[in-house]
Amino acid sequence: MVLYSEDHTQETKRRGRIEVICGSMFSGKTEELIRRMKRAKFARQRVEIFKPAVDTRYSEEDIVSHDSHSIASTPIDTSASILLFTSEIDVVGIDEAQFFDTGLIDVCNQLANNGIRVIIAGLDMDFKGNPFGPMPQLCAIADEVSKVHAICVKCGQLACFSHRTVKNDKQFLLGETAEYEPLCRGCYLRAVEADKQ
Ligand SMILES: Nc1ncnc2c1ncn2[C@@H]1O[C@H](COP(=O)(O)OP(=O)(O)O)[C@@H](O)[C@H]1O
Ligand SMILES: Cc1cn([C@H]2C[C@H](O)[C@@H](COP(=O)(O)O)O2)c(=O)[nH]c1=O
Ligand SMILES: [Zn+2]
Repeated sequence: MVLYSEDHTQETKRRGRIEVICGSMFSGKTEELIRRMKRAKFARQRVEIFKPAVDTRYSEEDIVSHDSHSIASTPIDTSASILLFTSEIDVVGIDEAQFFDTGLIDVCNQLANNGIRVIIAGLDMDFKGNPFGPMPQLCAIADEVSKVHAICVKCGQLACFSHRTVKNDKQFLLGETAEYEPLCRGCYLRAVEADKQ
C-alpha cells in the first residue's frame, strides 16, 4: 500500500489537491503538517505556510508542535490574505484551520483549482465535541482526509476528544496540557459527567 503522504507524485508534480489532517489535540496534526511541508521543500517545491494570527501559543511567527518541531509561517488575520501570498507557490500549508473564517473553504478550492497542493491541519471537534469552524466543510471538499489520534491520558486507547480541564465555556481558548487532555470516547463522556457534579 502506498501511503497518501508517500505518494511521491504529490511531491513532484504540480497538481491541485486538498489534503486535510484532522483529530484531537496532541494527535500529531502539526507534526504531520510539518513533515509533509519539509518533504515538499526537499522536492524543491515552493512552499508557503499560514497560521491564524490569534494563535500565539508557542510563537508569534513559527508553527510549533507540542514536541517542539517547528517551521516558519506567515500569521494572517483572515483567509482572504492567503491569496495575496500564493501567486508563485506550489504547496500551501495551513495550521489551526479551525480558527479561520468560512471563507477558507472557497480559498482552498481556488488554490487547488489553480494547481496548488493545499495541506490543512486542524481540530475537527471543539471541547464540547461539536464540529469546529470550517473543518467539516474542508473535510467534505478534500481529496484526502487523514484522521490522526492522540493517546487517551486516562486509559491508553486512541483519543478523539479534547477535554477542557478548566472552567471556561467559550469555544476559543488557547491552551495546552494545563487546559486540555486528549481522551477516548468513554473517558470523555465520564469526564464531562464528572464536570457537571
Ligand atoms: N496524550 C498524548 N498522546 C499523543 N501525543 C502526545 C500526548 N501528549 C503529548 N503528546 C505529544 O504531542 C506530540 C504531537 O504534537 P502536535 O503535532 O503539536 O499535535 P497536535 O497538532 O495534533 O495538537 C506527540 O508527538 C507527543 O510528543
Ligand atoms: C478543543 C479546543 C481547543 N482550542 C484551542 C487550544 C489550542 O490552542 C488549539 C488547538 O491546538 P492543537 O495544535 O490542536 O493542540 O485550539 C480552543 O480554542 N477551543 C477548543 O474547544
Ligand atoms: Zn480512555
